[in-house]
Amino acid sequence: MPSENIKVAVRVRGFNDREKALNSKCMVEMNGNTTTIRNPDPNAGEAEKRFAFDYSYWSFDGFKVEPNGYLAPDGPKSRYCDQKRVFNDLGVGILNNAFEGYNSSIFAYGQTGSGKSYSIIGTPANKGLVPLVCGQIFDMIESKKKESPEDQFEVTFSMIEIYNEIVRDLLSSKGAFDRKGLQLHEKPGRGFHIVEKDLKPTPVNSYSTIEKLMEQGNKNKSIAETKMNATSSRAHTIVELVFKQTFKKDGNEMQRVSVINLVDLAGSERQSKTGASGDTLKEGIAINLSLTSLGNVIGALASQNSGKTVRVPYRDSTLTKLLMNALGGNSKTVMVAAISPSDNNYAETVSTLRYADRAKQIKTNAKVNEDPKDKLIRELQDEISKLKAGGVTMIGGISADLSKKEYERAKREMEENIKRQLEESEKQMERLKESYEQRLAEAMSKAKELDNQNINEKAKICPHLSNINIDPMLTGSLKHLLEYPEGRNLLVIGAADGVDIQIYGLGVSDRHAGISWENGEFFVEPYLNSRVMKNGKQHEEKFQLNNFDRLVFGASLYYIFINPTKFDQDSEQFIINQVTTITVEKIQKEIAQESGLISDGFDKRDPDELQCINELIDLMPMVEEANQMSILMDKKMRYDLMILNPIVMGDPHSKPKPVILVKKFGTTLEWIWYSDRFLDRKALMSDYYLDYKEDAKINNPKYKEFDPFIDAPDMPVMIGVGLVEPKCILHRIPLSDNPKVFDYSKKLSGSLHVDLMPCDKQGIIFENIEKSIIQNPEKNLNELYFLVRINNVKCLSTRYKKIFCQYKCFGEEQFTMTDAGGDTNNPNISHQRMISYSKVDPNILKYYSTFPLFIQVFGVQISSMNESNKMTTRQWFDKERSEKNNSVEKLREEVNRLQLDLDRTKKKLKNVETLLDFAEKKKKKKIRVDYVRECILSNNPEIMTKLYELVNKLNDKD
Ligand SMILES: Nc1ncnc2c1ncn2[C@@H]1O[C@H](COP(=O)(O)OP(=O)(O)OP(=O)(O)O)[C@@H](O)[C@H]1O
Repeated sequence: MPSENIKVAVRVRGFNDREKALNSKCMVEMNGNTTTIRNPDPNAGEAEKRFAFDYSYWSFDGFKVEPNGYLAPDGPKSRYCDQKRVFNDLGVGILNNAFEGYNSSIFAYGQTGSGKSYSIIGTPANKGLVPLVCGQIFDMIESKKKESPEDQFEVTFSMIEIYNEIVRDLLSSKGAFDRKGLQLHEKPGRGFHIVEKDLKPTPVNSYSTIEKLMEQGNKNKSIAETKMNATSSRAHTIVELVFKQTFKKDGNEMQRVSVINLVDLAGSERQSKTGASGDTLKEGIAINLSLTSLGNVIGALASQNSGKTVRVPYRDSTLTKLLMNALGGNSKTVMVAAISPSDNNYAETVSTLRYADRAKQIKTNAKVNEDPKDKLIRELQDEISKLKAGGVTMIGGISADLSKKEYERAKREMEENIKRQLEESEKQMERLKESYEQRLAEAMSKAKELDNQNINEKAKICPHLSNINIDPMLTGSLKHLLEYPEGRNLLVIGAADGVDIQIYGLGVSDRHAGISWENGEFFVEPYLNSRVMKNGKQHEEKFQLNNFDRLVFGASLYYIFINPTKFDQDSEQFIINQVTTITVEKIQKEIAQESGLISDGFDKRDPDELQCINELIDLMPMVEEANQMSILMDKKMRYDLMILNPIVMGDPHSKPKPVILVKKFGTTLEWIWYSDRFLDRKALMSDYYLDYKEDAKINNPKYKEFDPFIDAPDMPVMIGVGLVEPKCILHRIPLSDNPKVFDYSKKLSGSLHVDLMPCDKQGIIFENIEKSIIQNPEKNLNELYFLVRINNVKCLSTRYKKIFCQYKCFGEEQFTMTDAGGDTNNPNISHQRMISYSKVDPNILKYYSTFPLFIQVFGVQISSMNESNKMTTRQWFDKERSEKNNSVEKLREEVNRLQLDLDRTKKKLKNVETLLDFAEKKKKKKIRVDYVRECILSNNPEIMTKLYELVNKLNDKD
């Protein structure tokens, strides 16, 4: 069988709301099968990048929304690629392959939110490959059955998830709770499989059963996600259809089995950014081992194809073990690379396109899968016919060129052998059929059961909480009905077994809150120290629920309250419309607004600021989760979000950025993590927490030397930044400055001494300044040389040592680091470096006359540990919260006092104004300004009031 390349399709989606709000630009263009991408930064000076793929799908624009919600091309000229087109190109091929007995795989790759699930699963109105393939397979079976009624077809369905290297069965009710996960084993020559006793694929005979199973799968996915504090974007979902055909051929029963794998991979973003965050993680501490390994396998296979012999590291991860056949073996494989069109996702999109480009070099070798026994029988029969024809073929080591007697004996043996084999395979077929039918019956009754207790149906009429998930596909997959047993009007929601509504997630207490029903209304009462938010605001007291209120329980469990009994419109569509407009992003925005982190008109701000706020909003729940994990494992760490003053980043083009201030309780140690590093660490913290929960101690060797919650204390941290105005060097005037150093929060943290000394080409400082001075650098400065000297650094805090500086000049990619000082906080670091520009162009002039030189100061922290402090992390948090509350209380009192003062002063002022006015009008010199002043100074409102009354009286008299 000839090998063929993996087919690669790239699909670009339209702008999402956020990209629209940012006024994003489309950087992607498609022409025929070619996809082109431009760098949004015109200064990068890069040519556009061009990639040729098997399919380039344009789903960016040119569509209309049909009444049923289907997105279709908006005219004959539209190049919009809809779900049907993807199915016709990729899905139909897979179905045909399956009927011919080939294995097929489709996997979707791309960053979170790029449209992987949309292509693979789709939405109810825009079904993706899984539902379309599943729907069509039964139609095709029906028409095959009409052609030859004797043929039999069996389809089984399974849905698994790989998260943190553990495989879970999403269709089993205990799947979400399965700690060890399903085991894999290797069948020689056939790759890795899940141990059969672990995973029982469900027989299916209609599309509607598959639909129900997928609903169940999504529900389990949501539960597993919150239970493990995972985000679905880090999990890989694999839907597997096994398709068995039994048909008669030349009087024999033949069996063909083909496997269809549809894989929705984890978001690729953390993959390409790891390393960019500067975190040098040790091998084996990958953010997503499976995805890293997939990249390595694709790389190895691609270079193998170009003639190199390389080991393909399939065995490195669970995902690559399971995809072994799909990638390098017996399968026809398609990769769908999903990309965002937007300029702010440029780097990610280029990385996805490169990944796809490598994948297209891979060759696979698909074979028709027939039952080995059938194959043997067929081979034997072939041999017999050849023997009969008197051929001279070898059969099982017996030469056919034998005496007649021997030939007869061999033939008899062979025929007996065949008969035995046939009987055996028939028996086995019967057994299989029986067990299949039995399992089918079981599955049908299970589906019926699911139907009976169909929560979705009940939710149409019963008040309930419906979940909101970051992955829109999982929104609405969990519904908790608010049904009160006889005689009760309170339901307890929490994590404990046996509570009325069990929810899982970080920061969810055993008994988290009570939901009561009083006089036809619903109320929520948060229990002690539980985090319950309504519409962005944390509540500690009981509050009433109204339709479509957004609730947050714990760190990041989002729900919307729906009470269908209170709708004016009783339509299902109405609920769907209401619910689909609510996203995690919107809830986070509400929280950020309520907490004062962002203000009302923020979406009208400039794109950089908006981008920063969007990032902040995304980080909020994760920071909350990190803190919760710290509390639960008593890590003595605290994480706080803040917006970093861009100046400290040491680059004039830096934009405001949310960062995480990391603090170790009981010490003075603190670090600033940029979001990339935090996200990497957060992923690892979640893994760590999972291991912790499962073993109650960390015995995973990968954490022996590495703790994702903290940085090594000897890692230098930034003390602050000092700015020097370098403009004078353009005039060849030396500068000697003592800039102040300010930290990330603009607080004074020290000072430095910096000299900028103009010099000649040899580095010799001009002695006669007056002679060397240049009045008009635009005209007369042709070359520029100067020395940067950094001497004494004074750091206000004594908690730093090994202090050093770093800076970069125009045109330099890398920062230059000075030597580090010793164990003092006021070291003398004698740094000198010459900066040379042999040709001065307008960019250099503009840069040095516009921007300061940023000199960042770093040091190693000396921890002053307060060992005597035995508080737990939870106690720390509680203490800080109450201190914060107290200080808020104090502030409030202060504000009230000031307000009173202000009112008083205003009143006084008014009195004085009236008084003066009166004096002016009547020229009553008696009332002298002195007197007025006295009144004011007396600061006695009573006197003022009296005075005022007096004046009024006088006024009236006149
Ligand atoms: N081709 C498309 N046409 C219209 N809408 C799309 C398209 N692709 C994606 N979308 C929409 O974009 C959003 C994000 O897509 P999707 O959830 O498929 O991303 P994803 O890559 O699977 O993300 P995740 O990793 O979070 O699952 C969804 O609301 C989806 O409906």
